[in-house]
Amino acid sequence: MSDQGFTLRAVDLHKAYGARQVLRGVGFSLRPGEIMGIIGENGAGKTTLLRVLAGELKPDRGEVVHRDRLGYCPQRIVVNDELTVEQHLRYFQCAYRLSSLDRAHELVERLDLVKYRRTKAGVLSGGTKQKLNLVLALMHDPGVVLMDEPYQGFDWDNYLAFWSITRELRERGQSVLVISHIAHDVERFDRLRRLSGGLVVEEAGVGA
Ligand SMILES: Nc1ncnc2c1ncn2[C@@H]1O[C@H](COP(=O)(O)OP(=O)(O)OP(=O)(O)O)[C@@H](O)[C@H]1O
Repeated sequence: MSDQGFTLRAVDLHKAYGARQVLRGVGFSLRPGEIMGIIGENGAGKTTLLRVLAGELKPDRGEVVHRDRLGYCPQRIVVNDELTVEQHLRYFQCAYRLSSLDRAHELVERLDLVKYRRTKAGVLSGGTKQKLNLVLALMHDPGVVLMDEPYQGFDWDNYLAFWSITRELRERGQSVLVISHIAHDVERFDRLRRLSGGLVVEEAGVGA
């Protein structure tokens, strides 16, 4: 693949926790305008991989290459219980140095969060907090979005809204990586891979 052909590339990633070797040479590339899924059993190392890709965790060996801004939706919800939804948007507006909250407000509307704008995150349901988590990962229009079990706790309408937003990202040429213990709808992914034995491998019968 040429240097222009990817938005994010993982090169020979290794990561161990003490004697527990979790990543053993992960390598793959994410193409522009692609929705890629990586699935794996509980404990396979999916969250570890995503944290390494996001720069939250340093690999023992190997590197992550990307040129565009990353959006990162971690499994562990990072919202502050004392802040309202709107206060979160303003806080992240500063962090991302955004001139406007137009995109954030559009996402809030799409994910049916308008009625919670003045509600503190601490009293939101798990699924609603997860939606806020998603808005915070997408509101700066990142070129590459990394998501760890992003639709966990979503009801059906929000699950569909999630995929509608994700497809739009793809149409704009943005890349999306979703990791999950299970792929509910394999046809929604352009490529599906499996994290197994510390490596990202082809998923039998799926993807190019
Ligand atoms: N901070 C840590 N310190 C020590 N071991 C860890 C740490 N984080 C994860 N592990 C171990 O590394 C392995 C991979 O964990 P990880 O959370 O990456 O897997 P996962 O595929 O995301 O699992 P799940 O589907 O259950 O969320 C597990 O054996 C886990 O116990």
